[in-house]
Amino acid sequence: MTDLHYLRLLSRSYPTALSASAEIINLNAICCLPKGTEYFFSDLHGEYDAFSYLLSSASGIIRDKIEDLFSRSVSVKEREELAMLIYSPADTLARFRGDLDDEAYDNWCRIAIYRLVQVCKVVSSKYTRSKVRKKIPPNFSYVIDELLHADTEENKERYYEEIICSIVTTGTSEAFIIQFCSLIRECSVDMLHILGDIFDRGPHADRILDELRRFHDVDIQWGNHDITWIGAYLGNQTCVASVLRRGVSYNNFDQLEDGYGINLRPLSMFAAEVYRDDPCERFAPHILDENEFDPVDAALASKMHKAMFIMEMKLEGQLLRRHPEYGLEDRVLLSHIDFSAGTLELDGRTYPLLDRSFPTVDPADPLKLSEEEQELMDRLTASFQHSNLLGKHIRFLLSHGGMYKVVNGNLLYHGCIPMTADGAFESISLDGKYLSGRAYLDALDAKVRAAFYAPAGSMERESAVDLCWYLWMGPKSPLFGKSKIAAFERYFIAEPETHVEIYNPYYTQVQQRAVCEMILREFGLDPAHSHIVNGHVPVKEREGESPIRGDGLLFVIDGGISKAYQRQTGFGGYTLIYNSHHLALAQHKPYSQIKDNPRNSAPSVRIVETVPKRVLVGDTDTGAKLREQISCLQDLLTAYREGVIKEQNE
Ligand SMILES: O=P(O)(O)OC[C@H]1O[C@](O)(COP(=O)(O)O)[C@@H](O)[C@@H]1O
Ligand SMILES: [Mn+2]
Repeated sequence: MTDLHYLRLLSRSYPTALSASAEIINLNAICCLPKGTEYFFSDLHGEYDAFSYLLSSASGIIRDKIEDLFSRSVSVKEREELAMLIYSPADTLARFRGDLDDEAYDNWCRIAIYRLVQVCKVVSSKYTRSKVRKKIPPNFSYVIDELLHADTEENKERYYEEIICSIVTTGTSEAFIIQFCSLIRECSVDMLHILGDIFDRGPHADRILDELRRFHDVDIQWGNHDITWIGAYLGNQTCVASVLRRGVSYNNFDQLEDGYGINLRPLSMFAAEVYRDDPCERFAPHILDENEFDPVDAALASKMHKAMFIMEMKLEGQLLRRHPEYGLEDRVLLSHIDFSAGTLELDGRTYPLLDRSFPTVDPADPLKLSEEEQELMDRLTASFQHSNLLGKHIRFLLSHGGMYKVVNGNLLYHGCIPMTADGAFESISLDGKYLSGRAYLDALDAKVRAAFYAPAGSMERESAVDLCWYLWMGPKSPLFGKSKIAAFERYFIAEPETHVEIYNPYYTQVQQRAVCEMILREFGLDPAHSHIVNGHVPVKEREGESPIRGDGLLFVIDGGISKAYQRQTGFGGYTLIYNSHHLALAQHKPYSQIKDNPRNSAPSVRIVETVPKRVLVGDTDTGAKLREQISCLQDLLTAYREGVIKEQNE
């Protein structure tokens, strides 16, 4: 029986038995609708254009609806055009406006509106009218609502035609079509799940986060890259150096300077001065995309890259010394260098360094930042902490994100659940307590939140902020799950054996069904009806790897949306779709190919599991919440009937 105090509060919203009964009927009806479509992405790595396209095309869902509706009545070319119109209405309209005379263009718009109405009816049929109404842009709410429902009623056909005609004759067809297409796209995807690594490498994580913030229902599982940005925003200088080094190395100047307003001029001046005669050859930036706003010459970027990396190594060493409990003393690499011989001692062997110029390092105290370096780091850190937009994005990662998520029977996380070689959850010491599996992830999640909310200057906060860095590259970090980041080795040492990063045993263990079952049970899920969705490690299908592991229980959906990884994976990334009929894995072409040839953009989609009977809202997490509400409302009804609570009839 629901608590009486709660029932009294509920009676304010449902003041009569009739209003409570009406809501019960309403909620029961919602439970019988098919579940909405969930759409999963991972490892977006700043590739805004690719993400935006994949989101708006909904991995072919919209295209399929167009086929179902029009394959017999409309030509292939026009069906393709209709899909393009829905994905990017402004561009498509501009193209047709340029190609057609006024009359033909108006006619084209009229036909397009008719067809959009049909598509919208199908994609919105899973939702209650009220839910669809809430998504309709306010300017056209009445008209769209009428169009979606009018023609089904007898005698309304003329009325319906009249609406479309007047949209065209009043010159509002373009604005109307753009809004209508946006409604169709919104209805095609009910929930968006992002499995981490939004940041780094590609040009515009800032734009991705802006788009995610506009989306109606989104959750994020933090990736190792995201967590360093969180640490940087919180003022951790090791994280600041780490994200800036990567930003410079991938030529992300537009995002840093124009997007987040981080002034890199002091860094460029410092680097130009300190490395004046050093070409910094090992630090040439990757140029995947030309900058729109902040073109930087590659020679200067190489110097900035090296300057940042040396500061990163010093700060990393200092942080590791502050935290002996991380057990990473052997990664304080600057203290293992013999500067006069130009060698590094690593795992008991001595390696010659490929670059021996360290003008800012004092061999007697290699972890100490020079005065100029410290001043520079303070300025850069202040820029991160004062960036208004970055603040919004990081707070969004906090409010919508976490270490993992359990949703509608699926378990989502970026990296791994640390394991031992014999397939047990590894027990790891955190703040003096040994934890494993879910409890370990929960404790880490709570610590990341403490990094925001613990009192400024407190030990609790400092240790939590440093942990954000550990989560980036600690061997026991579930977001990372590898023995080390071999960045120093790749820059400075030729021998390839030093570049190897060893994966946590998790990655081999999850090939076995029993291990995936164990993980699912650990998170309270029944392996008969649930799956794990994982990102982080690019799947090299070209080399015979499969994204499906654990006998169909686990999907790895990092397929290289990141341009930097497409050469390895051989394609443009995966997305996963879970609708009321099935789970499907879509494999996409690289966005550069889609852009050049949008007509040939369809992903290859494999249905990886079909559900025995259509999944309804009642079968989902929302359904469970609705049932709880129904039960409370039933108790309220009883309370009214028994006079425990009085109805408030007007
Ligand atoms: O190819 P890059 O950009 O130098 O990055 C390589 C580094 O990125 C990592 O793979 C981590 O990034 P991911 O989480 O995207 O895999 C490291 O293990 C590796 O050292
Ligand atoms: Mn990752």
